[in-house]
Amino acid sequence: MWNFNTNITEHNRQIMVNKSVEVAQIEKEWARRANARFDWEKLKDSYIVRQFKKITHIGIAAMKDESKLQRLNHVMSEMEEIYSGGKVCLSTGDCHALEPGLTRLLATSRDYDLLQEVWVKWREVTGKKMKNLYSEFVELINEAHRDGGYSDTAAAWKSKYESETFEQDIEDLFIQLGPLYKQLHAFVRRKLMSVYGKDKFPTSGHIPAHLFGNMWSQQWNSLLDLLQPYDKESVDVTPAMKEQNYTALKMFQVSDEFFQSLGMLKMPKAFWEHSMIEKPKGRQVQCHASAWNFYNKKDFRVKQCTDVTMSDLITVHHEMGHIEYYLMYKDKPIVFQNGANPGFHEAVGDVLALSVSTPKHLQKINLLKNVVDDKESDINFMLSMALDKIAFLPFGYLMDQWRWSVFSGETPPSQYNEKWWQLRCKYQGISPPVMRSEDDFDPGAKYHIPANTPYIRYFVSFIIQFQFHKALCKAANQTGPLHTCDIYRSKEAGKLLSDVLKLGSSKPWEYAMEKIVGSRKMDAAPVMEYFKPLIDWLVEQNSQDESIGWEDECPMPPTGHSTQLSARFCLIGILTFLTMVIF
Ligand SMILES: CC(=O)N[C@@H](CC(=O)O)C(=O)NC[C@H](CC1(C(=O)N[C@@H](Cc2ccc(O)cc2)C(=O)O)CCCC1)C(=O)O
Ligand SMILES: [Zn+2]
Repeated sequence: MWNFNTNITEHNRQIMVNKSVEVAQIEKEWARRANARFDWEKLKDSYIVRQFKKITHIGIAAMKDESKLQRLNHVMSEMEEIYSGGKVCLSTGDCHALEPGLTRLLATSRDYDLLQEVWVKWREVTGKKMKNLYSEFVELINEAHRDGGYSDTAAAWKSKYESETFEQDIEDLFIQLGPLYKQLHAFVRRKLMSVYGKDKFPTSGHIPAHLFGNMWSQQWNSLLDLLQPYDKESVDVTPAMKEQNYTALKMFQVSDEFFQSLGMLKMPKAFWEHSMIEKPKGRQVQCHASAWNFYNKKDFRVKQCTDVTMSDLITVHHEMGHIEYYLMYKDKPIVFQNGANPGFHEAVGDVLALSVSTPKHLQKINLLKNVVDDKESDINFMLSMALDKIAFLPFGYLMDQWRWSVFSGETPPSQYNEKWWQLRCKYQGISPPVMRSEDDFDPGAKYHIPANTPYIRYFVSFIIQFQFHKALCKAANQTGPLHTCDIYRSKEAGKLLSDVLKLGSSKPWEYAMEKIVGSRKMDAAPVMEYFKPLIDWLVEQNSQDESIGWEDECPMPPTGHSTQLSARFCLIGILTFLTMVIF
């Protein structure tokens, strides 16, 4: 897997596919033995029962038909290769990959048509090319999970949260935070209208998807320069990082130092030797950042095409959070070497990043100079955090709403794109800049769909990371508002977190949650507490805006483009007719 992701060749694909079938045989044999011995579910010792449960639930390795498992792994590697090889050539003549080219263009350009061209062409060279592969993939992976004892893939994924009320719980959280998202959406929409002109926006209240500075409209922090309400030094320290000649290595050292300041574990030698922290020259790699556990107590790596930006500094902390978790549970039985639930694994790095992002901390590490501690700077800062954390919530929620509906059969291949845009328009209040059809497959333009990485874990993480932050700030004796807290150098905070990370998945996640925050439930209250001053400010800013929110249904794209499209259709019609007449 590592070799294929860091050097994408036919040879490495073959090795990876064969290896995963080999590993599957071993896992199947262990599961067979565990089940054959005796009825382990009846055992008294819950610790033992838990281990048997993990041994006998082996994911897609349960697929009975080996040739189908081979095909499944091949289809997945093909979709990953289409995605990682995606290149877009613009009418300006230059061609770009997603990272860093298209990412930078989307983050910095304010040219409506250029943004639209990048948005459309990326979907043409990725999603559109994997539509048929994906429907074959769905059939195969569902069969694999049925062989493993689940009704479909969605059921297998949800089982990781070990809770009958999981779906209801996340829906409740999403509804609870809806009003906050609506206020942010109204504020951003008004600002974008003043930049691009009202006529570029549908009357339905939706915002065209290509204007957010992000390929998937999932986080809006690239718009900070447009949106920052008060003229203070920007909290985006990218310029300072470049001025100080920051390198990818320096960024990883900064993150490593933060973990050590909490009394947590430093990155081992092997990490510094084997990680790939910059995009290599001369070979195709999967640039989407990731953290890797080699399950040998020594080898842990990050693969990241690191760009010297603040956003990538946050990502470095995120990836190192995974490594920290791997290190903390590395002496547990293999079956317990996982997060308490997948959301926990995603939250570790982000919790530290909540402290790193504060102006106070950025000043401590000389990335921000004259930090003024007044209400206006506070609003600037909280807005930048909301563009990352609040903007994300509907996207984090809808990604697996779509996939669960596909795996359950509710959404057949003929409705993949229609269902996707139904969710995108309804929950995010965004709309496609040009007409979409079932020839497109827009979900495939997002890494986690071809990579088959579940996504609800990020929605869970964006909620619980604020619960953890609140608890760690208390342990660090941080007084003052939650959004100003920095747990840097607090050994107490570090111990509170470490004691839970060491558990791995050996205890139900509610137990781990209670150990950190004192309650067993996911709770949106800390998010609301963190953003409270901003919410009040947004409500006041939006008080003139009578049209907060948007219609559930997607609007028609702007007329210009659909006429182009229908013009193209009738041209094809005429040509076809003429051909018929002639022959
Ligand atoms: C071998 C393997 O696959 N390992 C797993 C880890 C494990 O399971 O052990 C892994 O490395 N997964 C990759 C994935 C990468 C990122 C991601 O995909 N993020 C989401 C959402 C998001 C965005 C902002 C943010 O601050 C937090 C989350 C997106 O970009 O949409 C990209 C940058 C951040 C995290 C990751 O690290 O979670
Ligand atoms: Zn992650």
